[in-house]
Amino acid sequence: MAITKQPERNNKVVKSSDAFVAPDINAFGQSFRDYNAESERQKGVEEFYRLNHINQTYDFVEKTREEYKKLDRVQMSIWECCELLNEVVDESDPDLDEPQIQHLLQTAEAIRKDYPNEDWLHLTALIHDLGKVLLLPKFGGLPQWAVVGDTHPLGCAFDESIVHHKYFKDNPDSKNPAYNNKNGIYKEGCGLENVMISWGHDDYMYMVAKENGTTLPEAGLFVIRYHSFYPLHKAGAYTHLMNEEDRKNMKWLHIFNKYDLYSKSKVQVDIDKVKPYYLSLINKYFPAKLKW
Ligand SMILES: O[C@H]1[C@H](O)[C@@H](O)[C@H](O)[C@@H](O)[C@H]1O
Ligand SMILES: [Fe+2]
Ligand SMILES: [Fe+2]
Repeated sequence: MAITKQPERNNKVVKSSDAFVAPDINAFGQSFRDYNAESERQKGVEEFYRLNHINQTYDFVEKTREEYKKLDRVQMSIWECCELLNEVVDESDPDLDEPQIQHLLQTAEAIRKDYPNEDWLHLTALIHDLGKVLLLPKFGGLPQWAVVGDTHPLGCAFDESIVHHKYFKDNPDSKNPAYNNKNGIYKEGCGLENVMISWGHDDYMYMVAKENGTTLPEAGLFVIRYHSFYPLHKAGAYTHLMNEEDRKNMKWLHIFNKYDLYSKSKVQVDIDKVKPYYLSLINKYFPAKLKW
């Protein structure tokens, strides 16, 4: 019997020309997240973190969370909120000075290229920064230090990996002996949902999505809630506070982070072209109007 030889399989992964390629440098010609670069922009970013580190105390976060949990300020759709983001400037970000709606669409379109079938992840990307509306007067007009920037836990020691860590010396929590050690008020493995994280756009948008009954999977909610928690997902600090479920969700947070960070560019997404697709996702996973 003649044996026909099967053609050998080529094991190399062929990247479609459509795949997302992460650039080495940001739109300003610097490495991404270089918080020590010498520039005017960095001075503003450093001042942002000084205020953030001094003012975000356990008590502040507890109080502000309670206040915003009421969701009694505004009623609007997800897309209306995306459009509002055009009026928002983020002073903490060394890599981006495009309108925020572009950042949302750039992130979502980049992730869509590589994960075409995970529509929940496209929508997660589209909405992950919507919480920045907290800066606008009708959402309480919070200062930048209470809305943007990286996040970190309160109620335990401030890890060295946190950007501009030195400014914590003027945070009253640093002098609280119940807080300033590795576990602080927490038990190992207690789960991130039991940890008080600095207040900002992550936790707020998580609340909005959850309380308005989104059908996004838990992994999507986890990504929204912890995407600014770089000390955890980049530096690997605070992992002792995670539980089993957190560890499972981390996989998606790591995937997401690549697109959130490296899609920041000067190349604009054509909003009108992609709008129908995102409206269909919003329709699938959210009610028409949400409480904010
Ligand atoms: O400056 C950025 C920006 O505010 C992002 O939205 C946030 O998620 C990042 O963690 C932060 O570093
Ligand atoms: Fe963010
Ligand atoms: Fe983002």
